[in-house]
Amino acid sequence: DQIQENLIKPSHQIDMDDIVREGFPTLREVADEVAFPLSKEDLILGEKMMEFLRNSQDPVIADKMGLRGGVGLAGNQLGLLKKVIAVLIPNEPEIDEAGNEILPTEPFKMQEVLYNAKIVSHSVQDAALETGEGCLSVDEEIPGFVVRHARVTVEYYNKEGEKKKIRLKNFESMCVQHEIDHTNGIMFYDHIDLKEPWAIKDGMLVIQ
Ligand SMILES: OCN(O)CCCc1ccccc1
Ligand code: NI
Repeated sequence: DQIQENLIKPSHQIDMDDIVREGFPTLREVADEVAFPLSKEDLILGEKMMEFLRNSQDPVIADKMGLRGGVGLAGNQLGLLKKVIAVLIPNEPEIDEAGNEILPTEPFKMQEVLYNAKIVSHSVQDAALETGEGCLSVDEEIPGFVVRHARVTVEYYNKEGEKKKIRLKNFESMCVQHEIDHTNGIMFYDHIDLKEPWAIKDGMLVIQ
């Protein structure tokens, strides 16, 4: 795939020009599972996606490269129909009584490239982020609760080819569902009730 060839060149760093926007076909297509053992190309792709997320969360680099901050990225957003997602969720620094920032021991709550991720079970209860969601592939704001499963069990393969099963809740749950959706051609606003975008129904949890 020529797109992937360009993305994984040693000198290439993924930036906003590599991220397709609404209307690009792959955003509405189901991606294919990747084969194991992973090809070098698929391994490097995952690393480049994670590098993008790190760069996007670094104020100096993000400013220099013109990156929007992101906590996740999916292959479909790079024009690739491969079930590869990267997730990088920072831990919030604590603030002490004097108002000083205490950097967390672990910088990240989640830092993982997930191959062939799928939801294998989920809570009956729904949840949504209080502030709604955005997307690097959507240049306009679309307000409203993005109604998702509150808690999910996700099976995936890591870059070593090990099968993993994780249970997620809160922000991590929303983020991973956002990314897995991308690999199935689903956009965050598909989950907004556009008639009552801020309605809280059936015991839905609102996540701060
Ligand atoms: O698909 C990645 N994405 O476009 C970047 C932002 C992902 C995101 C995840 C959870 C809540 C809001 C936004
Ligand atoms: Ni997105």
